[in-house]
Amino acid sequence: MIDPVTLDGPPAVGTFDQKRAENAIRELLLAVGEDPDREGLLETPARVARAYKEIFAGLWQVPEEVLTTTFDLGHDEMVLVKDIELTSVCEHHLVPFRGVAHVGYIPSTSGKITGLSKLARLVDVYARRPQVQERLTSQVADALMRILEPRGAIVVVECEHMCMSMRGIRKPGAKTITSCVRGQLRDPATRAEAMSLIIGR
Ligand SMILES: Nc1nc2c(ncn2[C@@H]2O[C@H](COP(=O)(O)OP(=O)(O)OP(=O)(O)O)[C@@H](O)[C@H]2O)c(=O)[nH]1
Ligand SMILES: [Zn+2]
Repeated sequence: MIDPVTLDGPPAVGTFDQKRAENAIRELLLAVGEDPDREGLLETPARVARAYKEIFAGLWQVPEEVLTTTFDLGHDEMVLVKDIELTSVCEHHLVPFRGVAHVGYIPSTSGKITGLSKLARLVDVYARRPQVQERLTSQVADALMRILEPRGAIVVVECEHMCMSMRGIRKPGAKTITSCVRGQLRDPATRAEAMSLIIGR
């Protein structure tokens, strides 16, 4: 069962409850003063429920299943995939935040590496959940460390939060940057090398 505090762990028990989600959307439409029985909104609760099923699909995925393909290539220098596009949902307002993630690691001395696309899949597992950007960033780094057992990992996430642009303070364009470094990437010189690769566009 997914730990409600860390939002991590094996897949949640149970499945997405389509009917319950539909009822909730219908209630929401009523609450904002709309008429869910008018023609244009008739299919909306079912549509929105299906959309949420997709948007929160990460709740039923585990990173161990994503990082299954590993190779022992003997490459023990830094591997970095940058500008991985991501869209997540802020758990405070349930509106999107989107941007990019940069994910890097220094393989174990045996050179155990994973497929490059798997790093992007790992980001998606955690992005497709109700999130805060800080937790998303550290969950990706911690999953990498746990599964690949590299000597170090770095994750940098840059996102614009719709809860800061379409409502509230209304500051479109403001970007939030979070980073998480583990293991040997905490070493200032190694960290600086990774950051220069990330920043040097
Ligand atoms: N640290 C962090 N804060 C976030 C994230 N997403 C949204 N927030 C913030 O969560 C806070 C929630 O603040 P509250 O005062 O409880 O809610 P609110 O009254 O809607 O706040 P405003 O957004 O300032 O109108 C806001 O400051 C958001 O900007 C995130 O990923 N990380
Ligand atoms: Zn928010």
